[in-house]
Amino acid sequence: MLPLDVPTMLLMTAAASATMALSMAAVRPERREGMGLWALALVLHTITYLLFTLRGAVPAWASVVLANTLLAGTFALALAAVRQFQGHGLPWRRMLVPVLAMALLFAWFQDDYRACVIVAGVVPPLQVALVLWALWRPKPPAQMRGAVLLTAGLGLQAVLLAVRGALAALHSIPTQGLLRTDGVQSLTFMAAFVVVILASLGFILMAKDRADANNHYFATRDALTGLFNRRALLLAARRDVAVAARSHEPYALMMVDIDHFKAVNDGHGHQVGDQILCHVAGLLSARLRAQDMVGRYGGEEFLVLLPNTAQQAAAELAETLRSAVAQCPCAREGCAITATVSIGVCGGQLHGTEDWERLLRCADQALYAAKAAGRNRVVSGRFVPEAAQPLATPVI
Ligand SMILES: Nc1nc2c(ncn2[C@@H]2O[C@H](COP(=O)(O)OP(=O)(O)OP(=O)(O)O)[C@@H](O)[C@H]2O)c(=O)[nH]1
Repeated sequence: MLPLDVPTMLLMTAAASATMALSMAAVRPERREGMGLWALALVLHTITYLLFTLRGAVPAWASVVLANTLLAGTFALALAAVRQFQGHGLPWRRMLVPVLAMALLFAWFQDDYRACVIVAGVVPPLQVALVLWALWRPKPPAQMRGAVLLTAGLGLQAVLLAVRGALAALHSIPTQGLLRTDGVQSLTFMAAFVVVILASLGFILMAKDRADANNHYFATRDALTGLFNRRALLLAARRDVAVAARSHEPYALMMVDIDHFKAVNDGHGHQVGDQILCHVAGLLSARLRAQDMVGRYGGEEFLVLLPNTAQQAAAELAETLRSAVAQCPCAREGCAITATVSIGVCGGQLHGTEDWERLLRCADQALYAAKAAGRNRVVSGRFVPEAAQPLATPVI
């Protein structure tokens, strides 16, 4: 049916496995979760198909019993690799039971080719189901593209083995041996090649997507509080401001600063100061709406971006935040202190991206006014977009 003979297909599969294993070796060690096990699965897979190909040239226990046991071992390792990638322990029972079952069933049926094909059409597909269950349950993986590829690869292998088993059960395939060049056997070998590439690429893609997500997280987050960092805030603000100017929706901004923070550091130590920063960060982020964004702008200063929010609504939200901080003492280890914050609020209708600088200065001046007026309070600045007019007039 296919122009390629079995040894050629074996070579192609071995080359694909080696290429994929080498690609995994090129991944940085700390990003290789599960890849060592996956590479081992590729080695077992190659040996399995080599033994299949050597049928007749090597004893039956090797080309039938051992080869199929190794095939089950391949899927057991795939399961282990997925679990390790997810940060879970290895499910020894789900890994070893199918391998033992394959070994015993093939030892029992080794002279009955049809029974062997049927067993191979049941146990490995069940193993694939276990791998896919681990991958997609209890919730779909975050690395969707890679997971879909991996599923397509392993799924293809499982379906082909199951179909072959079903055909054998129905007496529809020749029962003399694996190396007959009929269509079903050729397809099985060809599938092995495709499966190695699809599933391994899927696994590599999952690792890459996770690494990208981690890189993005660390590039946009403040290491101490876990809030967005200044760079991420400013990027988001410029995007938000452009949208707000185009859609004529109001936009507001809050600048939040912890009061007398230097005294906290001096009196209780920097570790307690850090705890207070995390405590306030938690209180702020817990009380914002999904569309809002809070980040650490500087030392003990936070910036809150409020898309589609008018000045009055922003001032009310600021008051909620201020009172939440004033009423919630820090309950973290070693820091029973109640912090207070001063908040400058500014918002209005924006006319262009250049209004961002004016809005920021307006909020900053309002914050300055809140500090000057005694701290632990909210001051609203009056945002005036036209350059000729005063930037901010605090209203206390
Ligand atoms: N613990 C800790 N302290 C920090 C961090 N970043 C900045 N600081 C401290 O924050 C303090 C800020 O002090 P000031 O700017 O004088 O402000 P303040 O004491 O809060 O006074 P007001 O803002 O006027 O109420 C300084 O002592 C900084 O060292 C940090 O990450 N951790």
